[in-house]
Amino acid sequence: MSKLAYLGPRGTFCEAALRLLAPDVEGVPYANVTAALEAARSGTADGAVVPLENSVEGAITQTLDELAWGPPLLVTGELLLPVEFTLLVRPGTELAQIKRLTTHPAAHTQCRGFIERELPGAVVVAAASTAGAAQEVAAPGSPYDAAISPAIAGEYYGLTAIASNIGDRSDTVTRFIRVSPPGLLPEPTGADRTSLVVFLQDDHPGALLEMLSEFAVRGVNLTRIESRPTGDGIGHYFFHFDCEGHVSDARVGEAISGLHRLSSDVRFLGSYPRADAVAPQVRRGTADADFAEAADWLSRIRAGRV
Ligand SMILES: O=C(O)C(=O)C[C@]1(C(=O)O)C=C[C@@H](O)C=C1
Repeated sequence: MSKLAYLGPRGTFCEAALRLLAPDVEGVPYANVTAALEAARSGTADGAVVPLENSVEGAITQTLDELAWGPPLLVTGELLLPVEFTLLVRPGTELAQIKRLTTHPAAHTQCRGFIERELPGAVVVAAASTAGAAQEVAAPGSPYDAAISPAIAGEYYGLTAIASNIGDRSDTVTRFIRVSPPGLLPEPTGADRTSLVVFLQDDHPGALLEMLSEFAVRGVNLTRIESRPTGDGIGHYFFHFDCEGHVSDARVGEAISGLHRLSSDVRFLGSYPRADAVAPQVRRGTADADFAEAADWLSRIRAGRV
């Protein structure tokens, strides 16, 4: 049976995402995103499932940076998981007794309103994951009174839910990705997404516009753009892009070849089916047949057949 590493321990949203993405696969929990990705790279696991972005909190920067800098991995799938937060305590603890609270920083941000309203003055300490926070609350002699976690973590670790659905928004979604060691790409489905990272050649007026033009002139719709610091001082960035389509589509392939020519490095992160199955709108002149016809035309005129 194949194995997928995930951000553990048991009970995280990441585990729930893995169960939906790959129901027949054994999930192996790791303490953090880096360790889960390392398991996929080393072959200890066949791949990994990790969070990429949240509809309220934004990018999970640890995942973005790992994909950009670490040994290459390919994104082979994605899933959009609605996330609903629960306040978990040891049986008998009441709301007024909660002085120290622990959860994942992304969960903290998403429950800020509830914490300010119901637990003013409570100290919030960051945990490696939401279920990791629940596990810590359940541990003997725990310094924490409560955890913000998925409800299922309460069942796993013997905690009681004293408040449910405590996120500031009820429609929050986290996007999880499945990554695999480099190998065959998923076949195009007609509703795909392509992810890549671009490192600029140099800093000059219009550098960002030049990158965006590669997509725009070929009718490729972007679905996410994120700048991340390179670490080389203030003002130095690289860029994550998600766009509609598969690298086997002529317009996507040509756009990323164009980026390859212009930039110091392009890291292709994968083409994979979109979780929402939304197919791109192909603009006039940007279908595969249009690119093939234009290439034929160019060959003819180069051969003097005007
Ligand atoms: O801690 C978990 O349960 C996770 O799966 C991680 C994670 C995240 O990294 O954003 C996933 C969804 C929630 O937004 C909070 C935490």
